[in-house]
Amino acid sequence: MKKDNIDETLDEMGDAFVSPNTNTPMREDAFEKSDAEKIEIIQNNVKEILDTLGLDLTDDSLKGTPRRVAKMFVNEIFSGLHPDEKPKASTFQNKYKYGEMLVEKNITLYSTCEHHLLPIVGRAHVGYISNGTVVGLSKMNRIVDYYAKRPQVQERLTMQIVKELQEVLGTEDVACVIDAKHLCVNSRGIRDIESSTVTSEYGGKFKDPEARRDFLDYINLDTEF
Ligand SMILES: Nc1nc2c(ncn2[C@@H]2O[C@H](COP(=O)(O)OP(=O)(O)OP(=O)(O)O)[C@@H](O)[C@H]2O)c(=O)[nH]1
Ligand SMILES: [Zn+2]
Repeated sequence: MKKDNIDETLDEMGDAFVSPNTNTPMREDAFEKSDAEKIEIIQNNVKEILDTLGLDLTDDSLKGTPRRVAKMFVNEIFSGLHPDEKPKASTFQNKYKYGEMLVEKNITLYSTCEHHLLPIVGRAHVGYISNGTVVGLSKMNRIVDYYAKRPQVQERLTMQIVKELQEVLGTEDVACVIDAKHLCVNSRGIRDIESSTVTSEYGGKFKDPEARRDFLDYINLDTEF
């Protein structure tokens, strides 16, 4: 691309280029309906899909499926869309002055690909360097789980986890690597069972190659899952 064209593109991108929008795209009215109302509506939507496919919904095994799926969407796999579900991350003063990297690795990750609504299964690894505040260990797992319980692309998920921890900890020095299998790649389409996707987001001191190397050594990327 010629320089003039690059400048033009950057102009068009404006703030979006400087500060990427990591928010899950949602409408203003996303929470006007209660969860119970959403379950009622989705139940009918799922029923229509199964009806269209020609399934007999009076069959004993199928008749509960529309409601089961609706409850699973709202209360389980997409529950992280609701801001009320965001974990309360208890933080503590780092009185013992631990100034090295802390890594929470091999965090089990179940999410859902927003392009096909099929599972994403893998591991997240999160690290930070405290500047005076520390966070309860389990809260890192909970933050991963909260953002995973949405329709997602792995890139955005990785960035949302880092952004949230940066806010909780009051430091830019946060990193996250995710290694995950997308069933939309493994079980359909190209049907490549072996491939997995690795994404990373490095903030603050983790942009320094040495800190990044330390982090990757800690998580030892070859870990099986
Ligand atoms: N960048 C990115 N792509 C994803 C993610 N999850 C799924 N995809 C891809 O999203 C793309 C959607 O492409 P489309 O061509 O619209 O869908 P499709 O016809 O079902 O494509 P195939 O999967 O190749 O059969 C696919 O290439 C998926 O592999 C993700 O987390 N990040
Ligand atoms: Zn997909």
